[in-house]
Amino acid sequence: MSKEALVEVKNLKTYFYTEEGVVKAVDGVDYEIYPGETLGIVGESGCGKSVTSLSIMRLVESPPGRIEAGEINFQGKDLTKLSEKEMRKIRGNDISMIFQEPMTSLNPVYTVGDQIMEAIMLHKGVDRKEARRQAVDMLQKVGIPLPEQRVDEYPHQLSGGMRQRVMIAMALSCDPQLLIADEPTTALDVTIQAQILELMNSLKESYGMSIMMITHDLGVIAEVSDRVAVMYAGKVVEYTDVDTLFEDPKHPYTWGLMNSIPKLDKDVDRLEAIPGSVPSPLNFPEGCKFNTRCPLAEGKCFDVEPPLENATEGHKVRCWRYKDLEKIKERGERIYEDRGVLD
Ligand SMILES: Nc1ncnc2c1ncn2[C@@H]1O[C@H](COP(=O)(O)OP(=O)(O)OP(=O)(O)O)[C@@H](O)[C@H]1O
Repeated sequence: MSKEALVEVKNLKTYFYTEEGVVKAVDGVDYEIYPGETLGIVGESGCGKSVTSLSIMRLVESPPGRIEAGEINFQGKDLTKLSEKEMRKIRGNDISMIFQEPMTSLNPVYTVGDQIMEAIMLHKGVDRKEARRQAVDMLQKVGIPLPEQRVDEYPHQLSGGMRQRVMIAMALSCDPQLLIADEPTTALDVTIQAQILELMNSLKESYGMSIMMITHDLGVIAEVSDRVAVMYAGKVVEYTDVDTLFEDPKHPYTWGLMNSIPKLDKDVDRLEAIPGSVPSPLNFPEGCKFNTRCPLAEGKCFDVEPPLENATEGHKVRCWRYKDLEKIKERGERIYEDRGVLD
């Protein structure tokens, strides 16, 4: 991409210092988010997706956590170097965040209108009357029916999907340039999930903002992402545009994630399963961090960590053996154990 990045994360390391030892939650992450795009961040639980986003917001609980190394460049500033006062201006103004469970972010004792109005008054400096008008307008934009009425309701009076729409309205009320969405649809049923993703896609178009979508769900990634960073054990292991990722996954981990879910559009009737689980960030293995689960791991994979390198222009992969995986794919073979036949 030739445009200048809105966010550039370089060799970011965020560690937690616990009684058990040093948790290397994010251990050298690199990616960029361009204006107007959605970058999907995908990986199993514990890969460091959320800690990466909390690091961008500088919301890592300290102690025990701290940004150990790296840069987060945003609009010519390195966010890792800003004071808390400077960060407060950026949070909620330039960068907003929505989470999986809106009830934890919405205050149950205030109406949704009050909460959106507070955000608007804080960030735009308008009076209550104008803030209320804008709050109703925002509720309408995020697809809440009868917004004039709903604005005076309390969070518990709304469904889960509606509450997530309110969170999106609050997050967008200050026209952020970046919206970080951490598993925003995980708690919702599939039809509501699809509606929320569709809403986010259309708002991205109309607001021209960038979105960082964090999820463990490849279906969500396919639905909303322009480009994708696949994370494993605190690092990005594959990074490319969404179509290329699904057509030509080059990392054995990405390949495993894709072949462990059913595909409706492909004539595949058997699923594969990645054995084992993500290694503890207290004690990563030597060499490639995926070597404890990778059927292709051999020699060098156990000694030297592979770099994130260009396999083709714009398609990066962190694997010593991705070329061998290509040959295996060409032969139509599997690399993981068969998980069984689909019904
Ligand atoms: N405050 C903390 N103290 C100690 N360890 C932490 C803390 N927060 C996160 N971690 C650890 O950092 C690692 C990465 O966590 P993170 O929440 O980023 O993973 P994730 O990929 O977002 O997974 P999930 O989808 O389950 O949230 C995990 O092993 C987690 O236990």
